[in-house]
Amino acid sequence: MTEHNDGRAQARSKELFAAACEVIPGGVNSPVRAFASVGGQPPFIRKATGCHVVTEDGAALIDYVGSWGPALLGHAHPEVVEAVIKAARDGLSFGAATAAEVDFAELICEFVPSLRGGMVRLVSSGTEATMSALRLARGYTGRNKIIKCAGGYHGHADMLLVAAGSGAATLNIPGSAGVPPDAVHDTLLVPYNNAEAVAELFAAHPGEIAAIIVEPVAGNMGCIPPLPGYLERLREITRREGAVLIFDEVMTGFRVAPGGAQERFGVTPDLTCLGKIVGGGMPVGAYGGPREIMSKIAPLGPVYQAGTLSGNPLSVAAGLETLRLIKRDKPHEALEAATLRLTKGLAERAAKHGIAWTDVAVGAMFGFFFVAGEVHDYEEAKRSDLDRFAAFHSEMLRRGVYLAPSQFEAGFVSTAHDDAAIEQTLAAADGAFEALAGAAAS
Ligand SMILES: Cc1ncc(COP(=O)(O)O)c(C=O)c1O
Ligand SMILES: NCC(=O)CCC(=O)O
Repeated sequence: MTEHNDGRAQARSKELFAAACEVIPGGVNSPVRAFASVGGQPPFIRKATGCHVVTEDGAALIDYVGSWGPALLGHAHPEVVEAVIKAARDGLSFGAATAAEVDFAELICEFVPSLRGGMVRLVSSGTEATMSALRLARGYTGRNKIIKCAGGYHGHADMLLVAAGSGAATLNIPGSAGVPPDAVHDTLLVPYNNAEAVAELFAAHPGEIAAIIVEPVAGNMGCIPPLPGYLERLREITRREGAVLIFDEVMTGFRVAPGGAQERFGVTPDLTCLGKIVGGGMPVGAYGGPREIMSKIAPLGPVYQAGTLSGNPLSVAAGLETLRLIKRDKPHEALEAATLRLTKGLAERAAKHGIAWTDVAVGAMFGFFFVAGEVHDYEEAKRSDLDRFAAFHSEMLRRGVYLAPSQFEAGFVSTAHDDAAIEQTLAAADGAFEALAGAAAS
């Protein structure tokens, strides 16, 4: 078993972290990577293959972070790597149209129900996808106000850094400094899983709300599934009010089903935002919808959106190969079975050690809270015992399992997580829960 947190074993990561802190704010290039809420310090990753990340200290950790979602097919999938190498030989970037991006756009539109017969625009991150989709929704409707959920995270555009989940929740900066009040003046908030709160906002601001943006399965306040009827009700309300329903499927796209949450739950939004898996580990985001709305984007229409590296050939090669492999291998049934084996096994072991626990699995996405009973929104997620989460996180890491270092994140299973990896994870959890129960008793 990998004793990652053994002082000696972390020596190189410690050295690197000290050096990183001198030249990179907080030593990390994205705040979620810091171990701010779980204590300790981040392991530095040398390489990753399959379901493992290998640290600079030589530990091979079973990875449920999956690069924060993209690694559905496991790390360094040989066919994806080969596609990128082949593309690289032909040039790294042209800033011009390519044949591969047409194939890619066609395949994305084939996968995602709301894009069938519609159009998709490639960008370079999930942040760009949501930011652009909201600009488009505002341009299309001629309205300014938008609705988001408390604890929802849609990237770091100014207007969306209000009650933001993920790292903003972890670090307790849900409304960021540096965002002018005017930038968020038109951002309205509702609790997740509460469609009536949405209806009330439309009643209070008739004809003013351009769009609601929602993670159809919340993944940035921990993992919280939609209550039955919630997404359907959002669809009804937005249709009635002439507003744009935006599903932020940056995390759920290609993960909770091949066609994302909209396929899984049978609710079709107007606009869909994609990221993470769509790039197969390379920087890609995308947003799309029906021709009528998408034709408002420049150069067809008046809504401006651009990008030097949009449709970058290496990114397109990785994304295209990833989607082709999903289409060829149809991994979602097996992914879901593996995810359920994991969450059921965790629940059994938590119960065995008398630990209050609730878990969620949707497709290949999962989460857990240290609280008894279901969690429906961000306020309820915050009731989880965060000290216990921190202790569990470091006990698991010590036993060779790498989980996202925050209660307000989701976990990701890949096709590379085989029975042995899941069993090893459950054995680690047994030990971790035992340590937690022992600490509580003493
Ligand atoms: C649901 C959701 N939307 C948007 C984003 C932003 O994507 P990116 O980090 O690629 O900018 C993320 C994750 O970061 C996300 O989980
Ligand atoms: N769930 C939150 C993210 O995926 C964020 C990743 C990052 O900003 O590094």
